[in-house]
Amino acid sequence: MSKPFLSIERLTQKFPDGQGGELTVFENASFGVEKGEFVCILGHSGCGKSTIMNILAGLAEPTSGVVKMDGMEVSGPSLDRGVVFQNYSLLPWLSALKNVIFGVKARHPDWPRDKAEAHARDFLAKVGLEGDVVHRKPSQLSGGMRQRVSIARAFANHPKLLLLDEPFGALDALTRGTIQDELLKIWGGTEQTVFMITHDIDEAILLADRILLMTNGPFARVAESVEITIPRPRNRTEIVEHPNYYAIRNHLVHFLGSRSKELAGQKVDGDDLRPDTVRIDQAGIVTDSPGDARSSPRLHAVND
Ligand SMILES: Nc1ncnc2c1ncn2[C@@H]1O[C@H](COP(=O)(O)OP(=O)(O)OP(=O)(O)O)[C@@H](O)[C@H]1O
Repeated sequence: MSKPFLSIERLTQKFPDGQGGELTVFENASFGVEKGEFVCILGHSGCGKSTIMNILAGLAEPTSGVVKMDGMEVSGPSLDRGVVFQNYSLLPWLSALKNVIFGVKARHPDWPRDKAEAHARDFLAKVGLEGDVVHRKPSQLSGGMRQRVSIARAFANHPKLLLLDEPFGALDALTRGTIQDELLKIWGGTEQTVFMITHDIDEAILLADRILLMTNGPFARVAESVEITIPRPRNRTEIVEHPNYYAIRNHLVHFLGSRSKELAGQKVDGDDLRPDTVRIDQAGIVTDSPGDARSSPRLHAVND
């Protein structure tokens, strides 16, 4: 079988626990992401999502294990991997437009200024920011607008991998909905690979091709990879009518509500722990365990 575009192999992260001991956040976690896929990761606070994200971004080194993108080992940050954090991380002294141009120029230093500006304006327009507003500095923009600028900046750079760490966490529901739609539109047009942390189940179902479910830590695991068997284009009001929607949603709620805790802290033996693939459609639930040496958790039937 050919390797996926992004390959996370036997990742282990340990931290000092502050009391002279050691905290194992996760051990031997392995999973892959295909090119062009939109993958969300769900799990309770503290299970290790941001740690995984930081390692994927090249901002942190794991205790052991490797991440490969396009067959090359990830080490250190790169323009091939764009990151959008919850706190926007815009340069406060530059206008929205200049923030995006700054990123474009970093990626394409040879582009003349007018080409970089036209490109930046194009991506700002894609997230609904046009006209005078693009000349405002971050402090003169609303939270939702700032987040749009961050997303425009990330997509304008065409990173091979876009890493989104709860990018809509601070937004009100209405703005969040609008930006989710915009994100889907841009992603649909660029075929970029997206890996996103969210705490919002409905957001994950709307956006993702697959949802990775993490158990609680320590010794957290990416226990399941749930396929979102709802065709695209998706739209937030119609998606709930799809016959698979509530079956998938119930499965996720059940995992986060009880199974993530039942499985918490269980040290599972194996040097390459891969998630079970879960496919839910009208016909029911099909699980495909990776067939390694460990015992796989049994799935509970949901949504009779
Ligand atoms: N630099 C560090 N030193 C020590 N412990 C750390 C460090 N970074 C993270 N941890 C611990 O590792 C665990 C995982 O943290 P992480 O931030 O990855 O969780 P998370 O799933 O992203 O949580 P949240 O959803 O709350 O952001 C936590 O127990 C945290 O306290």
